[in-house]
Amino acid sequence: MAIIEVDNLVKRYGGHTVVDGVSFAVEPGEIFGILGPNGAGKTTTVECVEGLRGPDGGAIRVCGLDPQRDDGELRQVLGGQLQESELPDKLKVGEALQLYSSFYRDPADWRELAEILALEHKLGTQFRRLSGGQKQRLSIALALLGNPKVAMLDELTTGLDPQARRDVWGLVERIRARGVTILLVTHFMEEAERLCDRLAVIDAGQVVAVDSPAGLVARVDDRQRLRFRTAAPLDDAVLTGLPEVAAVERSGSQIVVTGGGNLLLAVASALAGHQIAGLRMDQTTLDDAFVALTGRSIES
Ligand SMILES: Nc1ncnc2c1ncn2[C@@H]1O[C@H](COP(=O)(O)OP(=O)(O)OP(=O)(O)O)[C@@H](O)[C@H]1O
Repeated sequence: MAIIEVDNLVKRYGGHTVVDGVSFAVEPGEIFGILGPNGAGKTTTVECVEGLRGPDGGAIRVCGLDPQRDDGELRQVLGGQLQESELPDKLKVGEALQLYSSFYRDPADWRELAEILALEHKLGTQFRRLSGGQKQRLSIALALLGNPKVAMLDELTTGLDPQARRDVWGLVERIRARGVTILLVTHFMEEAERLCDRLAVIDAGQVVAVDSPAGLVARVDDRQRLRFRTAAPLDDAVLTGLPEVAAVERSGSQIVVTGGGNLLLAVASALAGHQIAGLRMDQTTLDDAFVALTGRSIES
C-alpha cells in the first residue's frame, strides 16, 4: 500500500491555479522525486503533503493520515526540513538537535544522527558559522530527529559545490537504507537520476509523467545512435541489411547509424574487416526526456 497518496491535488493563489490536478503515489522505502522547473508547483505540492498549506481540491494521505485533519499525528511520522531562516543565528548545532528532539514522543538518538551526518565536531558551533553544506546536513538531521517514516527533502543540494552535493546524495541513500521513505524535490537532473527510484515530472502545475529515470528515458526514445568514421569508403548495404539497423546517415566524415537491440555488437561485427575510428554511442539522457515531455529545458 502507498505510504503517500496525492489524488487530484489543486492549489490556487489569488485565483491563479499553481497546482492543477496533481496525482501520484509513493511506495514505502522509495526515494520518490518531484522534478520540474522553477515555479512548476513542486514546493507547493510538498507543502500540502506536509500539511503546511491547505489544498483547494483533491485528497492527500500520508501513512493513512489527512495532513490537514491529523496534523499532530502527522508530525510524529513525517520529517520536513526547516527553512534556513527558521533557526536563530546564535543557536549551536548541539543545542538545535537537543531542542528539536524534545518535540518528539520517540526521538532518534541526536548524537548518533550528528555522527551519521558528520556534524559531531560541530556541536558547539553556532548556526551562522556553518558552511552551506553543514547547514544542509543539519537541516537533514533535524528532519530525521523524530525517527520519521517519511522524510521530505526540498532542493537539498541547491547552492552546494559538487563534492558537498555528492556527500549529501550519499547521506540520502544511507537514510533510505534505514527504512525511511523519501520525497525529494529537485530541479537537478543528475540528482534525480542518481537518487530517485521513480519521479513525477511536474510542469506548470501538472504531472507530465511518473516513471523511473530509465523508464522516462525509454518512453522518449529507445533508439540508439552510433557514430564513427571509416578509413575507406563504406557501402551502406553492409549495415542497412542488419536487422538491428534502422537508418544509416552521413554527417560530414561521420557515419551515423540508428537502430535498436544490440546495435553496437551487430555493427562492430559487420565492420570487423574495416578500419573504424572515433566510435561513439549517443544515449538519450533524462534531460532529453524532460525536453521531449515538456517541450522545454528544465533550465529555461
Ligand atoms: N504564498 C504564495 N502566494 C502566491 N503565489 C505563490 C505562493 N507560493 C508560491 N506561489 C507561486 O506559485 C507557483 C508555484 O510555486 P512553487 O514554489 O510551488 O514552485 P516550485 O516548482 O517549487 O518552484 P521553485 O523550484 O522555484 O521553488 C509560482 O508561480 C509561485 O510564484
